Amino acid sequence: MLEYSEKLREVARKLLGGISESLGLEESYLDKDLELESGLQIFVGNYYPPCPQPELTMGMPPHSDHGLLTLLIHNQVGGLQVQHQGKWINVNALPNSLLVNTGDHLEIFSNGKYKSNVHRAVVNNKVTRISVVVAHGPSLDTIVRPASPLMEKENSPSAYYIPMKYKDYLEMQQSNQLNTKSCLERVKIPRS
Ligand SMILES: O=C(O)CCC(=O)C(=O)O
Ligand SMILES: [Fe+2]
Repeated sequence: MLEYSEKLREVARKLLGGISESLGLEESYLDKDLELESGLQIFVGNYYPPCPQPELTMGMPPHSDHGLLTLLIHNQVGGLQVQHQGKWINVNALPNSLLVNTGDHLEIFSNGKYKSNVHRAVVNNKVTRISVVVAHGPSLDTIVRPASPLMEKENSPSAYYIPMKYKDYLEMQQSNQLNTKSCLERVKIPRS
């Protein structure tokens, strides 16, 4: 478990280095700014038993994840769906692969360039589905805000998200029902 979490943290930090570069920043900028060395990892195990009437229920309602990147593995039973252009797309993971979801704090940090993706889990009437989900965020006391060099670069000083401590965002999310991007909406500043 410890080894798995350490390896996953390495993968997440590597991917976030590439994302940092894709935003025109130094590879290490995001890592340093959001203190990923002591970043929070949250493990969630989801167990979805077969359901006699799967069309009447939902394994997990539509939501976006908190944090930067969520890495997910499952037992090769379909069920995860991602919202794309208003439609639900089945995610059929290849064996031995990690699924990566972008989280709300990546959207905030990138000032909206990366969007956190909305996803849900549906159930079926035949087999049990299991997923193991590890969310990767900054350290708990980090205040997440749009990266300042991004705004300077674009000559547009508008930040579209209110700065907030990661810990406070987590508390807000945990005290509400999962509902698409309703938490992120609360820290969004409308574009004029
Ligand atoms: O079980 C899944 O595939 C999705 C789970 C999920 O989205 C979550 O735990 O945040
Ligand atoms: Fe999720």
